[in-house]
Amino acid sequence: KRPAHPLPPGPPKRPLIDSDILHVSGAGRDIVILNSVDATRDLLEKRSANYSGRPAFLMGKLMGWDYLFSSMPYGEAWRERRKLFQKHFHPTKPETHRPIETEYVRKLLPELLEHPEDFMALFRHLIGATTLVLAYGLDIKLVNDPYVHLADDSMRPLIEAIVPGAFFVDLIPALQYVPEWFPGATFKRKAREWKEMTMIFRSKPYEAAKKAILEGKAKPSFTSMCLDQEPDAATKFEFDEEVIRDTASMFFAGGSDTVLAALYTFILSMLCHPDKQAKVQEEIDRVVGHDRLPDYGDEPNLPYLSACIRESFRWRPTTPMSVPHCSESDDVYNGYFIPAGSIMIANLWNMMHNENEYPNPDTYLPERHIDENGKINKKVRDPMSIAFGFGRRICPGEHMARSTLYLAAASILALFDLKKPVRNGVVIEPTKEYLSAIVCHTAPFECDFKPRSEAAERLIRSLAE
Ligand code: HEM
Repeated sequence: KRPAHPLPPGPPKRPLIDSDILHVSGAGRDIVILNSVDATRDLLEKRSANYSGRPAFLMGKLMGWDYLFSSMPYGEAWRERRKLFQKHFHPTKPETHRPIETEYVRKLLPELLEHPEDFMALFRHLIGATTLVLAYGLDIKLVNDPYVHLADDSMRPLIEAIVPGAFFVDLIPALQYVPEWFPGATFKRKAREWKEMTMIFRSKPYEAAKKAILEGKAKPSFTSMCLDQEPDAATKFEFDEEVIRDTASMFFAGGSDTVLAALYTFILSMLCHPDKQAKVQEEIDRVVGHDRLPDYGDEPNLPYLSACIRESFRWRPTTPMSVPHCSESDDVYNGYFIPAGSIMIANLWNMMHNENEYPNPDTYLPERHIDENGKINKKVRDPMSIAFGFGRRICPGEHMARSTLYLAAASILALFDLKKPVRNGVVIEPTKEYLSAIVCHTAPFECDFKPRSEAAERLIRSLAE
């Protein structure tokens, strides 16, 4: 039956996408691209009852990742896990994550002094450790921790598989039934091997946490909060134990690569814009002084640093296409027909590079977020207000992401100068690949971390004692 309304238009044959809403077809699926904040809010927020699903991700399912609530369809199983996650990890309870962030950022600084060339691996461990400690209360090392390696190794294939078109099974669903021995079905063998790793990641840290809790050796964590109830609570947890275990693994799965990508991007922004870096340092010196490290209380007095963090989210968004939603039933928006089952993509890249809101969008310009009184300019949209998604599926880890980034950025810039390395008189520029990468924030780049002064070096060394 032909619908009464047309589909939204297809993409114009011009590089600049200026339509609010576009439609493309891919492998028999309707894909709707939302290019403006208004259209995205109209659909994903105001009509969230219809737009809170997730498209099927078959390769992820074959790899065993469908247990994560981030990929679940809108329904009871998703609701139960999300409720549990938010019950013990809520923006109004910063005390659940801030002490852990502080501990690990302070462990990071002396390591950065001793091994500046390993900064990418150190940052990976910093974020991995904070999310794992928060979830399980385990004793996680900042360097070479087996749990961080396990989590990383399990997630890497997922990140490979999530790239659209990486595996044909997501384009031709019938392929999921092909046997492993069938010519061209190597994806099935790969999926089986990866699934084994996924299952270890799902249960091993949880089992270790449970053991530590029973022995009374665990630090407070999401898992201990869920399990620590009445002494004889074994049979009367508010939530099923499987739900607790699976929800705990969302901390690393949702929070590690995203925060890491945002931190790398921030460092890169400072590296490429030494004048902005110097301005942040001048602000930190003025507000914090030289005798102590910045803490959370300083954040409201460091507007230029906040502006730089906002601007790095805008300049190179961490999730430029957000995470796709899926529509449940047929709908009409502004005269256009949106069929049930459409994949809804919020094009954050386009929203954050909208010339009307952010003139000269390709330029890294933190000043656009500052008003004439030197405060954060409330008239300019905070890119972080859209960076974490929309509606009922909005990122539930935003508060932690913001506070980890702030503390890491402030502490690093208080003590270190970030410089492009010079070798044989040649300045090593960040690779073009990195600077233009939209999706992959993990391409390596080099950065020298030099203590800013002797006093800074002394302060860093005192943290190691
Ligand atoms: C810079 C860091 C981060 C960015 C940019 C980010 C971004 C996002 C985005 C765009 C979504 C999809 C929202 C939507 O569907 O509209 C999302 C979902 C999610 N994020 Fe984050 N995130 C970050 C950090 C974190 C952290 C630290 C955690 C956990 C501690 C986390 C946990 C999750 C979870 C569990 C979901 C799935 C929500 C659902 O499907 O109901 N994220 N995130």
